[in-house]
Amino acid sequence: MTDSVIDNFVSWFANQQGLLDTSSMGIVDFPGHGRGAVALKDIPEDHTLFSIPRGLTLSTRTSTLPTLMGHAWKEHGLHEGWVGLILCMMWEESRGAESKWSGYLSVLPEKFDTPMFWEEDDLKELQGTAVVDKIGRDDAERDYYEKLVPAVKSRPDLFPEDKLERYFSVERYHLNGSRILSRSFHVEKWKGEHTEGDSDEEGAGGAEDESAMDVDPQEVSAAAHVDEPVQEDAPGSDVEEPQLVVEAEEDDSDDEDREDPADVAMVPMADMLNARFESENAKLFYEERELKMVSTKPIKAGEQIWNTYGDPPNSDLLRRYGHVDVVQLRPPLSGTGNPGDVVEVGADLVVSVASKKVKYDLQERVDWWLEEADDDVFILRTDCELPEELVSFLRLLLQSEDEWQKTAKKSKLPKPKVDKDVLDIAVDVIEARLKAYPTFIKDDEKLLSPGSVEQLSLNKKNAVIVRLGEKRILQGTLTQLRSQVAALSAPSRKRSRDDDKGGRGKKARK
Ligand SMILES: C[S@@+](CC[C@H](N)C(=O)[O-])C[C@H]1O[C@@H](n2cnc3c(N)ncnc32)[C@H](O)[C@@H]1O
Repeated sequence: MTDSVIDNFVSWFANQQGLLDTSSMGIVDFPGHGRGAVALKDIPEDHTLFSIPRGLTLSTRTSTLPTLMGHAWKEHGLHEGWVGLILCMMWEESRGAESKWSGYLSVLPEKFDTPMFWEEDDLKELQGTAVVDKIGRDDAERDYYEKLVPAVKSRPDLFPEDKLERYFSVERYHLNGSRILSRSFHVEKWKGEHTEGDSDEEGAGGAEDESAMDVDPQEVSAAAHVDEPVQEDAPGSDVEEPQLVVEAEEDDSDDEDREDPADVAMVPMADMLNARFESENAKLFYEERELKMVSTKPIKAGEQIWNTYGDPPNSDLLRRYGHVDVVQLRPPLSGTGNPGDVVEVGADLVVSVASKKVKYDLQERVDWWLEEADDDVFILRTDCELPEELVSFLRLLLQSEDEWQKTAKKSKLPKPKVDKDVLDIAVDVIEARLKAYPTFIKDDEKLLSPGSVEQLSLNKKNAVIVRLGEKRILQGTLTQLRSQVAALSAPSRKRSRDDDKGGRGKKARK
C-alpha cells in the first residue's frame, strides 16, 4: 500500500469529520502484518488517538440502501445475518465517488489469506483442527443465491445490469464477507437512542445515527468499550461474529449471542489497528455521537499501536483474519505458539471411546447430558488440564446402571472428580483425538525448523502452526494425565487433595 493511498484515506477521514491526532499516530506498513498504526511520539495512557462520528461507521443503520429498498429489505431476508451489510458494502462501492464511504472502501483489502480462499491441497493440511468445519463457504453462498441475488434482480434502478458483474458477483460477496469477518465491530445504539427511520420493522431504518435522543452528558463517561470478539459461526449462519465487540459495560444480558445484525459496523480508521496476543495498548470506546480509540497504556514512540481481537486461538485467527500468533508459551508447555490455543474434543468421540469400554448402552445418558449440560464439545486449553465438563461427562458414562438412575432422578450432573477409571478413559480419548491429525508433532516441528520453514508457502506454514499448537495441548494433557495415573497407582503415597480433583477444581455447571 503506497503512502499516497494512505494519505488519501487520511484526508477523506478528516473531510468526513473524523479526528486523527496526526502528531501521535501514523499508519505504516509492518512487514507481515499489512498496515498498522505506529506511535509517532511517546503517548500517555488515556490519550484519544482518533475519534469517528457514528454516522461515519458503515452499517445497515447508516447506509441509505435499506431505506431505499423499503419493505423489500425484510421480504428478501436482508435483515438477518450479514447478507444485508454485505449488500450495503457492495452497493456503496458500486456508487463510486457518490458514496460517502468511497475513501474508505478503496483502502479495504482485495485479497485474504484465510482458508475460505484456499485450494483443497492447502485445506488438507488443516485436517483435525477446529478450522475445517467452520469455514462456512456453502452457508454463505446459500444466502447469496437465495437472498441477495433475488433482491438485486428486483431493483434494476438501484443495481443496474452493467454493474452486476463487477460489484455484485459471488466473489465480491465472499470478499466483503471476509472484510466484515476480519474488520467489523459490534456497535450498539446509545442507550435510549432513536434512529430516524427506525421502526418496528427490523432493519427498515436507514438514516444516519445522528438523531439520538438527548442523553445526560454524565453518561458519556460511562461509555462502553470494545471487548472480545464473539466466537461463533461463520458468515451466513444465524449468529455472526464481528471482529470486535463494543458492548455496554453494564449490559449483562443473557441474549448477548443473539446479536442484532444492525449492530455490526465497519469502522473506518479503527480497523487499521493490528493485534497480537496480550499486546493491546489501545481500545475503542463509544459515546453518544462518536467512537474513540484511546490508549490503554503508555506507548513509546516507534511502537506499534495494538488493538485486541480478544486473543483467540490460532485456529480462529487463521480462519477469520488470515494470520497466526506465535509468542512464548507458558508452562506446562514450552517453546513458541499461541497461549490462547484450544483443542475441541467432540462428545461423539468421547462416546465412541467409552462405548468400547462399557457393556451397557450409552444413548440414554448421552441424550440426558445434551439436554442437561448442553455441551457437545469439550475445550482443552494450554494449561493442559482436563476440563471439568469432560470429567463430569466421563463419570456419567462410567456410572453403573444404579448410579445413572440416581443421577437422572436427581437431575444433577456428576461431580467432576477424577479417579483412575476416569483418567484411563481420558487417556484413550486424548490418544484418539490425536489420531485425527494426519501427521505427528515431530513431523510438524521438522517442517517449522530453520532451513525447512522457508520452503513452506504462507498457507502451509500457518496450517502447520495451527495443528502443531493443538497437538501440543493434547500431548501436554496426556503427560499430565499419565503422571496423575502414576500418582494414583503408587501404593505407598498418601494422595494429596489435588490428586482427587479434576480440571480446574470448580464444580461442573448445573
Ligand atoms: C483489522 S485489520 C488491521 C489492518 C490491516 N493490517 C490492514 O492492512 O488493513 C486485520 C488484518 O490485519 C492483519 N493482522 C492483524 N494483526 C496481525 C498480526 N499480529 N500478524 C499478522 N497480520 C495481522 C491480518 O491480515 C488481519 O486480517
